[in-house]
Amino acid sequence: MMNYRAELVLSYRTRVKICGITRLADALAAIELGADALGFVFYAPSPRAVTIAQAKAIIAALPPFVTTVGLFVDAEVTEVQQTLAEVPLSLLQFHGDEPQNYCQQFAKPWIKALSMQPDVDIHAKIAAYDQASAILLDAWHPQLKGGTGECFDWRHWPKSQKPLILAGGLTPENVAEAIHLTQPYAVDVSGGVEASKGIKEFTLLQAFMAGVNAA
Ligand SMILES: O=C(O)c1ccccc1NCC(=O)[C@H](O)[C@H](O)COP(=O)(O)O
Repeated sequence: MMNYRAELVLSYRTRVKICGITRLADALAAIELGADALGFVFYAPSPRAVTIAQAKAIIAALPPFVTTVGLFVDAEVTEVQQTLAEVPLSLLQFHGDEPQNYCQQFAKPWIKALSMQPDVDIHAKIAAYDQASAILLDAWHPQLKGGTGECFDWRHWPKSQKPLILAGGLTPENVAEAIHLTQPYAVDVSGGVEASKGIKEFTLLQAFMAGVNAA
């Protein structure tokens, strides 16, 4: 007979984070459709960047039990601190070249995004962030830090004790296959559910969630 813990493992479902939220309507649609977390990009060069005031207003209008993630790219410490002082974020996500001691200083759980650069030992990179709540694996791009809309080769998915989040080029069409191949803790999508950068589209969000649920 199966024990309780084994049943829990078997009933595991893939979590979903919708990243690059800039509008309350998109945040509410994502939550209504079953997304677990919303990502807010505090990185001015991004076409999906939000200000502290924008993020604060969106988060204030959310129902309870929604995970809010603040994304930073090699930000000044004071910028992260100021954002945390004003915006109720559940988690931080570091999407640049931040070392672990930088990520650890904010007294908040954090996710480290790592890019799947060819010929780089991803297991060694993951090992350098043993205090992270989770590791997000994204496509590598020579110029862009994230939100590339590009997939990496999912066959290179590493094994890890850490929760691993799959990102990069996910769409309603490919998300089920991606989950089958990698069995991630969660998936993270931005461009694949957008009408244009920063503007999510309800039908794409719906189709993406259907793809996750079908996997
Ligand atoms: O979205 C951005 O513009 C961005 C810029 C710089 C760093 C990270 C950024 N976004 C992160 C994400 O949205 C996701 O974590 C991930 O990169 C997936 O994006 P996509 O390939 O568009 O689904």
